[in-house]
Parts: sequence; structure tokens; C-alpha cells
Amino acid sequence: MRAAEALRRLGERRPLVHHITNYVSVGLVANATLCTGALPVMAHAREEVAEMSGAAGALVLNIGTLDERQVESMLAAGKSANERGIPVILDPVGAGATRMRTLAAERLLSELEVSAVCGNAGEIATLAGLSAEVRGVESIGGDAGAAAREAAASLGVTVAATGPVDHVCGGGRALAVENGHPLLGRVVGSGCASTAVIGCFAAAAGSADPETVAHALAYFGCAGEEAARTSGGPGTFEGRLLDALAAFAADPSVLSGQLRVSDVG
Ligand SMILES: Nc1ncnc2c1ncn2[C@@H]1O[C@H](COP(=O)(O)OP(=O)(O)O)[C@@H](O)[C@H]1O
Ligand SMILES: Cc1ncsc1CCOP(=O)(O)O
Repeated sequence: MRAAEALRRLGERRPLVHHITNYVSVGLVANATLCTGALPVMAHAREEVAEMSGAAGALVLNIGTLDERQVESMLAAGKSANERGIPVILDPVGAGATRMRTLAAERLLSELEVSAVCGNAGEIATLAGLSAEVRGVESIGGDAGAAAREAAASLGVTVAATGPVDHVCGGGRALAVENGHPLLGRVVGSGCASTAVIGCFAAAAGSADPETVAHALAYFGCAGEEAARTSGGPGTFEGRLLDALAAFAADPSVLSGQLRVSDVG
């Protein structure tokens, strides 16, 4: 689904997006979800996650500050989402940095029907079995296009590998998204927020096909470009980013001609 239609549906339907996410970027993720037009809820207790996912339009799993209990909660929420056929989006934050993160991402992928995986080039390369350097949560170098292509082929789901150009692959399609701004790389949580926006678009579309994921990233990138025009640095940029997400969501026609999504495969 294209950005204008997804944003219009979100404004009309206001679906709930359930996040089990990290404690670093949780506020930015909740606000990015709200500004995009969905309703965020953060709920991680094992006792309530299945019920919460049962009421949501999409589930976003982010392993940024995972522990064993949280992985169990993610599996319970994911199974509830799978039973209802709602999209499950995985952000494998830090996969490749430690064995625990890599194994947790692989377990979620093998035990759940994940609709889309979105991470930086190093995280995605790790899941594809390619060599990669992930230092904490940062990708050091790496070819995002090759990572997305290989991971989509081996995992059989839509995969987005982010960076200066985002690459989205799946179902025989390969798309490149050229929207964005280097200031996005200077704000902690911009990757988590872009995955949250993918969750919103998936809730609107009812799936996370490559076009829907690419348009979510293009909308997010356009907001980054708009925010950079008036911000003085990373601090003001974060606030302007939320302003721009909300402004585009309120009037998606402004995006016309700004989205740089192209077919590359
Ligand atoms: N140099 C850049 N130029 C344009 N967009 C960027 C740049 N760096 C990151 N982005 C954008 O920021 C978001 C987060 O990407 P990235 O920094 O790769 O994720 P992470 O925070 O998980 O490492 C994506 O939407 C991506 O397009
Ligand atoms: C710094 C940090 N440490 C654990 S989670 C996290 C936030 C990662 O955010 P992003 O990868 O979106 O910049």
C-alpha cells in the first residue's frame, strides 16, 4: 500500500499498535506511532501480552534491551497475533553484537510467523548468515542491498535493511528508498521509530508487503528531510521529526512528488 492511502486509513481507523520494545527509545517510538496516526501501547508483562495483541492491528517486537522473560512475552504476543492474522514486525536490534541477541532474533523468526524484519545493514546481514560488524546497536559498514536480498531469500519474509539508502526485498521484489537525512543517524532510536512506522503502515494495510514497508520508510525519510530543514542539530531535530510525521499524516497530499521509492530488482 502506498503512503497516502496508508496515512488516510490510519487517520480514519486509528488502529492500536502493540509494541514490546526497549527502554532506550520507548518514548520516541510511542510518539512516532501516535504522530503517524495509530494508537501506541507498550505492554510487556507475560500475563497480559496475548490479550493486548488480541486487540491490536499490528505487533512490533524490538529486542533492543531484551532478557529471557521478555523473549517469552514476545513469543506469547506473537502467537496471539498469528492466531488473529495481524502483521508481526521484528526489529532485531543488536543482532550480531552478542550471541544472545542473534539467537533471540532467530528463535522469534523460527517460532513465529513474522511478516517483516527491519534493521540496519549489519543486523540484517547477520540474520542472512553473511559476515557483518555490529558494534552494540550500530552497523559498521556493510552492503544493505545484499543483506536485504539474502535475508529475504533465506527467511522468506519481507526484509528492510536501513541506512543512507533503505533496501526492501521480498516476494521477488527489490525496492530502494532514497528519502532520509544524515541527522537520522545522530538520534538514538531513529531505527526503532522507523520500524514503528512500518508497524503502523502494516496495521493499515493488513500486511507488510515490500511496497507497504518501502512507503513507510519513504514517509519516515521525508519527515527526516523536512525536520532537517529547520533544526539546529540532533536535539531540535528529534522534535521536528515528530512535527513533520504529524504534518504529513494530517495532509498526505503534501508528500506527492517527494517519495523516492524505486524498483531495483
Ligand atoms: N546517512 C543517512 N542518510 C539518510 N537517511 C539515513 C541515514 N542514516 C540513517 N538514515 C535513516 O534513518 C533510519 C534509521 O536507519 P539506521 O540508522 O540504519 O538504523 P539503526 O538506528 O537501527 O542503526 C532509516 O529510516 C534510514 O533511512
Ligand atoms: C542505544 C540502544 N541500546 C539498546 S537499544 C538502543 C536504542 C537503539 O536505537 P536505534 O538502533 O533505533 O538507534
